[in-house]
Amino acid sequence: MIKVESLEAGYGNRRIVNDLSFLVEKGEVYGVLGPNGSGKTTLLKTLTQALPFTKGKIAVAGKPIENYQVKELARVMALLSQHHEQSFAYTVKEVVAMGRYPHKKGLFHFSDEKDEQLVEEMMELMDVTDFKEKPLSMLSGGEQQRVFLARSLVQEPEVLLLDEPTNHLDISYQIELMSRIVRLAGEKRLTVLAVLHDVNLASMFCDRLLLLNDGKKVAEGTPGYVLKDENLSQMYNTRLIESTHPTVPKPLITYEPDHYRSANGTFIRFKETDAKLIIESGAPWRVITTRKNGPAVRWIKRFTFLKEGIPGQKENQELIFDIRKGRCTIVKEKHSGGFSLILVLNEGEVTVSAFLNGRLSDNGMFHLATLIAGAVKAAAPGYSLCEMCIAVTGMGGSWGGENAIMESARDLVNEIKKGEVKREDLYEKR
Ligand SMILES: Nc1ncnc2c1ncn2[C@@H]1O[C@H](COP(=O)(O)OP(=O)(O)OP(=O)(O)O)[C@@H](O)[C@H]1O
Repeated sequence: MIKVESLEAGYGNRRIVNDLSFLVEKGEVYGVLGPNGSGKTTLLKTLTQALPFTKGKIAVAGKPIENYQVKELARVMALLSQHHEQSFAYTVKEVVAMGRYPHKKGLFHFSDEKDEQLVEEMMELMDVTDFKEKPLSMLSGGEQQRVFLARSLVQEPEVLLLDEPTNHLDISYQIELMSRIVRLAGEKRLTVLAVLHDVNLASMFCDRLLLLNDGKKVAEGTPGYVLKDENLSQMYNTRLIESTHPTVPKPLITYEPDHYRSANGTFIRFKETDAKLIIESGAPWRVITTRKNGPAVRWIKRFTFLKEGIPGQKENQELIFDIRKGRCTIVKEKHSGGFSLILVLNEGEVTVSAFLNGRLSDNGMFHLATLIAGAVKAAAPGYSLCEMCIAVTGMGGSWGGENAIMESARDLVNEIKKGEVKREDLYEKR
């Protein structure tokens, strides 16, 4: 529906969009992401004929864009941007009706029955009928944006261009607006090209994304393919972290403020009395655990292994293990790589906790859990593994150090597997 080939565009001698090619299919929601000044608005300007391009080709609905008359292009393509100040004196209905202009001939035009019907229908669809006689200036930012979307839709476009349409909207209006747009793309086969700043909004609502930097394509594809740590961190020149959305199969992007990165504390402290062994840290660990009494991934500051007495009040960010009938043994510690493995035995059952001073992705944590489970099975065949906790500080080594950490873990696990940690060691009291 929109085909851009080897496009070059800019201002004067300054080239902003550089050798850019992409194709947006009919009914697709295509997002354009990029840092400030990367050329997103310049690209939109070339698509709307507001800026002539110097090289390459743009075709909309199969026809080169330069062959469109202005009004003809407006019948095919509508633009929803964030600036509409000139319309504030008009009523909602008047603003929506302005969208019919490209379908009218001559300087003066009057609404016909089809116009009236469409205006009413789109106001209904965008849920603004109740305000139709009010001046636009009396509406909230989110309500106004719905009015402008209704105006774009009475244009009956095949292509909808969006320029940061959710700017200034609160989160509920952002979700509402984008949900309406995605629904329209599905129901009316509307093709949508949206310039967005919010990476998560783009991830959640777009079928495919184009990452733009310095007017060039950095990556293109589904959000899952494109929104990778390395692409984003390089593009925005800041550390962004990709994780998995808990309920939607889309990536979730988050960031880490510097003051958290530099925060530190004692990685691990052991306090042992006759009643309990406490393992705690200066800063909370990110923990994956098989414990059922809470989320599988949580932040924990203290592990308490209860040897005697009854469990007291549980502290915030604390996991309590009852080992009154068993023992608690540290099988192996390896501090050189900032890695420490704690094995806790409880009668015939085995609880394994691995504590790590470093940065490990969720993938790395699960990988480590599998490695350790295998090693324990080999070293203590009589025991069935019942609980597993992997605790990671997120401090210390860099993210690039994940391979080094896994290497260190693998060495340790091999030592355990090869029996270099003797079975009796498992019972050795610390
Ligand atoms: N009318 C203009 N004349 C000259 N240079 C311009 C003009 N408009 C934009 N530029 C320059 O072109 C570059 C790209 O601007 P553009 O507005 O396309 O970026 P953008 O990706 O939309 O940025 P933002 O995210 O900040 O909106 C910028 O360096 C900008 O200064």
